[in-house]
Amino acid sequence: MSAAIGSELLFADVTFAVGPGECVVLSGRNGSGKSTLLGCLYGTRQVSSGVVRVGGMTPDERKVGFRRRVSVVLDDSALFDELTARQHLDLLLRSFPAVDHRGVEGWLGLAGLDERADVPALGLSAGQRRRLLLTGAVARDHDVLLLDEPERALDTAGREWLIGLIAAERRRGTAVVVASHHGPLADRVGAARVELG
Ligand SMILES: Nc1ncnc2c1ncn2[C@@H]1O[C@H](COP(=O)(O)OP(=O)(O)OP(=O)(O)O)[C@@H](O)[C@H]1O
Repeated sequence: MSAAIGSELLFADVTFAVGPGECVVLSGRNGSGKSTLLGCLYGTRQVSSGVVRVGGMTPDERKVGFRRRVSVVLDDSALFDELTARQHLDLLLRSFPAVDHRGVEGWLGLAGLDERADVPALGLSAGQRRRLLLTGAVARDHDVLLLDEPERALDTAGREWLIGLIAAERRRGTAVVVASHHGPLADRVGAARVELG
């Protein structure tokens, strides 16, 4: 696939496939097009040439059938300021089929947010909000996971937690695409790399 912004070609002839349980890490300098490529995979951006299929579908975030199979934490993913971590996960698990039976308390534990469960998102730290977003993305049923710089705001322990999260996603058969500036991530999760720029 290729993508351009106006007349400027961002990347050309990028080809990769990610099967169930596989992971690709997109790397490259600032502005090389990683977020744009993820947008092409989610259907918020259009490729200028080539074919993109995600979960057997043409990416289109407006289609419920597509959104139900593809879970994302992208640049513009956000939380409701007034809702607590517990309320976010409860809302999510009422809106989408759950990936397993562990329930809200189990996911709060996985996020490491048990003690902050009843604090409105506005009162969480940036790293805690990121853990909540990522936990929500994996808690709802999905086949494909798209993450844009998931390591942002995470401390050293949080980055280890993220690596465990992606490894668990691979084990459950999710196809994962991650844009990241975190050098060790690809090796640690055994991912293939696609370098842009
Ligand atoms: N909506 C837009 N309109 C115009 N130009 C855009 C738009 N979105 C992105 N760009 C440009 O496209 C290029 C690629 O941006 P993109 O966000 O995909 O890069 P990136 O590799 O994710 O960068 P970073 O590592 O900084 O997150 C940049 O030069 C950016 O300025």
